[in-house]
Amino acid sequence: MSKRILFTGGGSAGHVTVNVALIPRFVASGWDVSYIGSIKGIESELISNVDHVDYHGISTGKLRRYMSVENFKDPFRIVKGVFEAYSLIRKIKPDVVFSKGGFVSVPVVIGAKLNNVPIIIHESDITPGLANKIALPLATKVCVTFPETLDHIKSDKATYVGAIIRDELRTGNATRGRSLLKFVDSKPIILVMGGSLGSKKINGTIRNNLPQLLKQYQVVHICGKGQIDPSIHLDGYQQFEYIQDELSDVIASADVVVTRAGSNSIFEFLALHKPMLLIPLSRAASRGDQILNAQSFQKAGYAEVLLEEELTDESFIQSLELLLYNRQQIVDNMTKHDQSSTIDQVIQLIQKAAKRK
Ligand SMILES: CC(=O)N[C@H]1[C@@H](OP(=O)(O)OP(=O)(O)OC[C@H]2O[C@@H](n3ccc(=O)[nH]c3=O)[C@H](O)[C@@H]2O)O[C@H](CO)[C@@H](O)[C@@H]1O
Repeated sequence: MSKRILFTGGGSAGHVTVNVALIPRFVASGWDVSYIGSIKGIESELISNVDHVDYHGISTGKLRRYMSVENFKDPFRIVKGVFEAYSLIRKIKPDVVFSKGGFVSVPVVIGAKLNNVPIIIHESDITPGLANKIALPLATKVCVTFPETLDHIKSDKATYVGAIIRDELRTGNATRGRSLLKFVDSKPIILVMGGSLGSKKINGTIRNNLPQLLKQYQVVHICGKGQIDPSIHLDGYQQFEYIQDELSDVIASADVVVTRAGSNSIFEFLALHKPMLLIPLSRAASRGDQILNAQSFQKAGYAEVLLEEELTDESFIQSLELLLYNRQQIVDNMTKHDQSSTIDQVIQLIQKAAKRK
């Protein structure tokens, strides 16, 4: 009988694409692959495109940092999710669970522990998220992306592995990207990505500055679900809510990137040698993890950083000019970074933890 692995993670794409990178490797090695996510979240959309995965949706509650009536309903949803995850895992009988975090992973990790299934978790950011903090005592190992995270997780369970990147992103083709975007060869391309859910603040700044930007550049703008502005039709400007299959070609065609500092995205741009202007999610809207991610990348010489509190039309143009000025130096720094062995290392850790070796 084949070995079985259960993946979980969701809420935003950053909690899913790591799993998307690993799943084909397990399928190719003959494992049966199941996934537990939310019923309607982005993970259900993204995983439905991956072959050979048995997807199950459960009830989930969000772990919010702000007051909302939903906060009173969510504990009940989470408890319901734990019961659902518990009985699914009892039926699936996985040899191991791999959790990428995000709020949907909490009931799954608890359900796995109650079924005595070994759990490996993955933390993308410098500081662990709430879901992973809850999961930590239940896990066998925690794979971390940044070496600095070892200072924040004081446990011998933490192992530095680096970033897990989808193989298909390395197969992009700039010519295909330009032709998809209907962009000319003679002007450089700026890719703007406000995180997998989009960023109203970044979208607004880009749109305010379009007349000036389009004199010198072409702009491909990933704005997030429901955030396309249908009134803008300009040569050299293309908007998308989200890009799946063509993302590798679009990235390959880009000269520089303006982005939030979500961990997966920035490591992908690093691997593909795309200099970045990072505008991290502010402390007002998060635990500040993206600010730390951004500072680490700035220190390593991979990015320029503009804090959201300091973001104005003027500061944006200045930071972009600085990025373009330092572009070659940044590319040189990026070429020294090697993370090609990470996926194999994580697969070995998972295999070692699994009930059947
Ligand atoms: C608001 C929020 O909670 N943000 C968190 C979330 O960000 P977010 O979900 O934005 O995550 P990341 O930037 O880490 O990853 C986004 C992923 O989506 C992919 N992608 C994105 C846009 C697109 O059009 N197509 C596409 O495929 C990227 O290639 C990348 O693999 O998870 C990250 C990783 O834990 C954290 O660092 C962020 O702080």
